[in-house]
Amino acid sequence: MKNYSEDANRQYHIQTAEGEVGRYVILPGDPGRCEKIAQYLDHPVKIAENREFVTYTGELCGEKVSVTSTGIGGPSAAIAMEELYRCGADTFIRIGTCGGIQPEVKSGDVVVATGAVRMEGTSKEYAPIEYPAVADLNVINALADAAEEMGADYHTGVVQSKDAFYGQHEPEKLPAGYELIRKWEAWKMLGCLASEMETAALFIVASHLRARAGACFLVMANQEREKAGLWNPVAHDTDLAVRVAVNAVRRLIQDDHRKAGKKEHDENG
Ligand SMILES: O=P(O)(O)O[C@H]1O[C@H](CO)[C@@H](O)[C@H]1O
Ligand SMILES: O=c1cc[nH]c(=O)[nH]1
Repeated sequence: MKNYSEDANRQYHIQTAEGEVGRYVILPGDPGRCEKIAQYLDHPVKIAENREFVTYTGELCGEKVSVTSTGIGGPSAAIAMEELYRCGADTFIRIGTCGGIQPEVKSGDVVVATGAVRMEGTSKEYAPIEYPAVADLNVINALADAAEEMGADYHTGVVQSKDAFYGQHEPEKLPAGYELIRKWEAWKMLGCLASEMETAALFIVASHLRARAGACFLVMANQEREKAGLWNPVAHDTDLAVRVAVNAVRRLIQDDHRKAGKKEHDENG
């Protein structure tokens, strides 16, 4: 594929080169979260910064692991995943914030996505809408086991990915809000846990690339609990969800090492 970058070795948007990123990548939305996440890696180094894409690379369990911010929304998240994949990455964990939908999904809880509602535009340019946006089973298990081990109040299930943040929070003010309101009621009835903006695109791009992807979130608040007059403070500290993601990457690396060792053992008799 044509590379539009001034430096032909670097990816056009994220400005990383092959060899600079790990096979495993943690994907926050917010560039400001990258340095904090990188501090959980051994020997973290800032590799690149361009637009909303900031990349650090370090190590976990002796394997190269990177952190790259995706910015807000499917278009930039898909670009980050595509370009990281071209640099050698194949395992991705998004760590983001979300708003709870079900009443039991409370501020400060962690949500692990098993799948995502494709109510955004990017994934539709990759796959017909009938194709589901699902996480990789090993990544889901690693995230759930990590959340369990860390004593987090966590939930596993489907999240909703949308394009308009204010369409979630103030649909009654938007000309096409009637459709958003009716669909929100459907997601609620279907047991959708939370709302955010990048996961469906990431899961669909990962399916296309045959890469592994998963996602976990800090629940910031829950507008349904607010409406019902229930306890609903706003949580801002993403540290627990970040540590769940880092712990999950460690588990995936250890699992991959085990499988590689077994394969070598089987091949050598
Ligand atoms: O916390 P991050 O990863 O940015 O994720 C959530 O926060 C942003 C909206 O405020 C959207 O990107 C949404 O998906
Ligand atoms: O309510 C929320 C919180 C974070 N991100 C969203 O998209 N919605």
